[in-house]
Amino acid sequence: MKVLGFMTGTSLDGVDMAMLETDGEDQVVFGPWAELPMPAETRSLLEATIRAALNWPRGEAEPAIFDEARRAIVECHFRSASDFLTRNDLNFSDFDVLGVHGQTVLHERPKNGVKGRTVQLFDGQAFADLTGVPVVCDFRQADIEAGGEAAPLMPVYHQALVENAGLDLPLVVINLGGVANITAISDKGLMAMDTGPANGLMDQWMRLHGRGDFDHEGRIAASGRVHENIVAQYMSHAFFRASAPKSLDRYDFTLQAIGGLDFEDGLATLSAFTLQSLLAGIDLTGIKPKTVVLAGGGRHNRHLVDQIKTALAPAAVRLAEDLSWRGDALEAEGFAYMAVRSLKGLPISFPGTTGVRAPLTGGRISYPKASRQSLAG
Ligand SMILES: Nc1ncnc2c1ncn2[C@@H]1O[C@H](COP(=O)(O)OP(=O)(O)OP(=O)(O)O)[C@@H](O)[C@H]1O
Ligand SMILES: CC(=O)N[C@H]1[C@@H]2OC[C@@H](O2)[C@@H](O)[C@@H]1O[C@H](C)C(=O)O
Repeated sequence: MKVLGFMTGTSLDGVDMAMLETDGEDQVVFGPWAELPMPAETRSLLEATIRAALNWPRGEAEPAIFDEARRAIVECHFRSASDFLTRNDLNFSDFDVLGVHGQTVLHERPKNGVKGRTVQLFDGQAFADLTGVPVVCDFRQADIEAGGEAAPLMPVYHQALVENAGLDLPLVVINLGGVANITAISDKGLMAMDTGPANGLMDQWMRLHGRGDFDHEGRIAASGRVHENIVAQYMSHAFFRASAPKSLDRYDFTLQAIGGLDFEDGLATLSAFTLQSLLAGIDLTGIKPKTVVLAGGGRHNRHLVDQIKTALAPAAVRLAEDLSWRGDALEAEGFAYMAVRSLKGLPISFPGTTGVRAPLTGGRISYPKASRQSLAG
C-alpha cells in the first residue's frame, strides 16, 4: 500500500510527513519525506491546550479548547500535506491510506491498577473528508483501554527496519525527541520504554532564557558544569523505580530543581540527566547492546551523542543515517507502517513494549464520506 504518515511530536516544532510503500510486515520502501514548521499561532494554541489538559480532572468533560485545537491541527496537516504533495508531484489520490499520530496533549501512565489516560488530538473523519483518503489515527487508545502504557509504539517499526538491515543483535534503538525512548531487540524478544526527557527540558530552559529553541549541537551544555546533586535529585523520581515497560508525559519533569543554576550549568545538568536516565533505561532491559542506533532530533546534539558513545562503549553507536534510515522521518514512517497494520488487524503493541497482556492491534479508521456513499450506493 502507498501510505503517507504524519507525526507531530512533543517538541511542537512541526509536522513530519513521510511516504512509505509497505505491507505493514517486512516490505518497507521509503518515499519522499519532509518536516514543515508549525505556524507560531498553532504552536501557541497547542501550548494553551496542553496547559488546559494538565489541569483536566478525570471524569469531567474535556476542556473546550480541545475542539479548537483539533480544527487547527487538521488544518495544519492539510496545508503541510498539500504543500508536500505539490513539491513532490503527488496527489492525495496516489495514497491508499493516511496514518496520523495527532498531537499528544496529555499522557498519564497506568498506576496501581488504574488505567492510564492519553490524548492525541486529531479529527480523522474531517481529514478523510478533506483529502478523500481513508485515515487511521488514535493509535494509542486501544492499548490504554486494555491497561497498557500506550507508548512507545515505534518498536514494531524499528523491528521491521532492523530485520531488513540484518544488524548485529542485541541492539537498542534510541529516539531522542522531547522525551527519550528505547527499543531493545535481542533473543529476549522486543522490549521498550520511555527512559526520561531527551530534549524537552533543555529546549524549555533555552526558551526561558530567550536563547532560541534549542542548544545547537549541545555547545552550551558542553561549556557548563554538571551539578551531580541535582542530577541525583532528578533520578530519585518514582518513575526510575518503576519496572519496564513504562511511559512518560513530556511534562512529568520540570525545571524547578535547576531554577537556581546559571544558564550554562543548567543545560549541562539537564543534559547529564538525559544521559543518566537513558543509561538507567538500557540497564533495565538487562542487555548489553552490540549495536545502538540513534534517531530523533537529539542525534544532532553532538555533546550528548559523544557522551552516549563513551558510556555505551564498546557498542557500535550509529546514527540513523549511517544505516540509510531517515532520522527525522522515522516516526512519520512508523505511523504510516502502523496504519497498514491497523487496516490488516495486525498487532502494534506487545507485552514487552507497553505491558499489554497480549499483542494488540490499534488505530481508528475513518473513511471519506464520498467513498462511504459510493459503497452504500
Ligand atoms: N542541531 C541540533 N542540535 C541540537 N539539538 C537539536 C538539533 N536539531 C534538533 N535538535 C533537537 O531535537 C528536537 C526535536 O526532536 P524531534 O523532532 O525528534 O522531537 P519530537 O518528535 O517532537 O519529540 P517526541 O519524539 O518526544 O515526540 C529539538 O527540539 C531540539 O532540541
Ligand atoms: C504519549 C506520547 O505521545 N508519547 C510519545 C512521546 O515522544 C517520545 C516518547 O514520548 C514516546 O513514548 C511517544 O512517541 C513515540 C513516537 C512512540 O510511541 O514510539
